[in-house]
Amino acid sequence: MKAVHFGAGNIGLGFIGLLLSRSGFHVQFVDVDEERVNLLNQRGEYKVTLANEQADTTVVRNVSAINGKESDRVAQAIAEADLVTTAVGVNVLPYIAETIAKGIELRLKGAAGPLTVVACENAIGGSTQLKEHVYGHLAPEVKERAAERVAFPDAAVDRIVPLQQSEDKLHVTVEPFFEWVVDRSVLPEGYPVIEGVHYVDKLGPYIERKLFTVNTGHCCAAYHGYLKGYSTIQETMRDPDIVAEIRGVLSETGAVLVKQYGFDEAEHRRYIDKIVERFRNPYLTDEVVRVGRSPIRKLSPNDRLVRPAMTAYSLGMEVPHLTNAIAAALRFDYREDPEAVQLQETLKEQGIHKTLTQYTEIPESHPLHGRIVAAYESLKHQK
Ligand SMILES: NC(=O)c1ccc[n+]([C@@H]2O[C@H](COP(=O)([O-])OP(=O)(O)OC[C@H]3O[C@@H](n4cnc5c(N)ncnc54)[C@H](O)[C@@H]3O)[C@@H](O)[C@H]2O)c1
Ligand SMILES: O=P(O)(O)OC[C@@H](O)[C@@H](O)[C@H](O)[C@H](O)CO
Repeated sequence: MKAVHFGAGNIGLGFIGLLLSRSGFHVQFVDVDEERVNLLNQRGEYKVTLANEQADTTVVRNVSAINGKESDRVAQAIAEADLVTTAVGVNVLPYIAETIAKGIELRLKGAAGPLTVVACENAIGGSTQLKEHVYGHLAPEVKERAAERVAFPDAAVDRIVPLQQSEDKLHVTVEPFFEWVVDRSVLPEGYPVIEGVHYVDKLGPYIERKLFTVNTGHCCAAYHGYLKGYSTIQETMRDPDIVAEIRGVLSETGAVLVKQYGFDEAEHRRYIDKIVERFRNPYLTDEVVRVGRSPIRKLSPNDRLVRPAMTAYSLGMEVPHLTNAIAAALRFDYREDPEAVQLQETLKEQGIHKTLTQYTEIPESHPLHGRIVAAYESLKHQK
C-alpha cells in the first residue's frame, strides 16, 4: 500500500508517518524543506523517540520523499497512492490543494481504485476544508467522478510533538500518548485501514473534545506563560496561578462539551486530569512560542478559544477563564511569529475593539466583547 503524506514536520514524522509505516504503507513524504527531503531519500528511514524514562526509540522504515515544488511528481504519486494525508497546518491547505487536484485528475484517467484523503490538522472539518480547496481546482465533470471515488473523512489527531532539539533533522521526540480518530461514515468499503486509528461514525464530539480540551488548555498555558516570561510549557505548569487558569478554562469548555455531547462528567474530569499531566511531562521541552503560534488562527471564530466561549455564553454559562485566555492571546507579541506581528500591528493601528471584532467576529454589542477588553486592559507582561 502507498501513502503520500504532506508535511515531514513534527507530527508528520513523529505520528502520521510512524503509524502509516507500521501499518504496512510505503510513505512518500512531500515537503518544501529540501534538506529534510534529501535526508529522507538518502536514508529511507528515521528515528522516533518517546519522551519517557527509557527514551524508547523506534526506527521508521519504508519511507521516501518528494520536494513539494515538484508538483508533477507529487501528482503522479497521488495518482498511484491508496491514501493521502496532510499535517502542514490548516492555513497551508489552500497551497497544496492544486497539486492534490492534479493528482486526482490524473488518477481518474486511469483504473486506480478509490482514494482516501485525510487532513490531520488541528481544526474542525480539516478534510472538508481541504476538499473545498481541491474541488476549486477541478472541472465540473471531474468533480462528479471524484465525488464517487475520492473520500475526504475528517479527523482528530492528538500527540504532543514539540520543536525538536536533535541535530539530526529527521530524529523526533514525541510524547507516548496518541489518539487518531477518523470519520468512517464517508469511507468506501474496503478502505485502507491504519492500525492504531479509531474509526467512528460521528467525528464531531471527538474533534471538539480534543480541540476544546487539549488545545484550549495548551494555548491558555502558552499565552499566560508567555506573559509571565516562561519559555516552556513545563516551566509554566509549575506556576499554580496558571494551572488554576488552565483548570478554569477546562471546566468551562468541559461544561459545554458535557452539555452538548452528553459526555460522562466524571470521565471528562479524568480526561482533563490526564491532559494536565501530559502538559507536565518532564521528558518534553515544549516551547510556549510553539504552542501559542499563529494567534490569529487560534483567535478565529471556530477555533479553540472563541467557539467554546461563544457557545458557553449562548448556553447561559459564565466564561471568566476563557475571557482571560482570549485577552492573553491578544497580548502575544512574539516578534518571530508573523501572525503575532500582524495582530500587534492591528492593535496599534485599530485599537482593541476593532481588532477583537476583526479576528474573533465578536461584535462590540456582545457582552463578552467588553469583558475581554477589560481583561486585556488589566493584563500586562510580567517579565
Ligand atoms: N506538533 C503537534 O504537537 C501537533 C499535534 C497534533 C496536530 N498538529 C497539527 O499538525 C499540523 C502540523 O504541525 P507540526 O507541529 O507538525 O508543524 P511543523 O511546522 O513541524 O510541520 C509542518 C511541515 O509542513 C511543511 N510544509 C509547509 N508548507 C508546505 C507545503 N506547501 N507543502 C509541503 N509541506 C509543507 C513544513 O516544511 C514542515 O515540515 C498543524 O496543523 C498542527 O496543528 C500538531
Ligand atoms: O498545532 P497548533 O498550533 O494548532 O497548536 C499547538 C499545540 O497545542 C498542538 O500542536 C498540540 O501539541 C497538539 O495538538 C497535541 O495533540
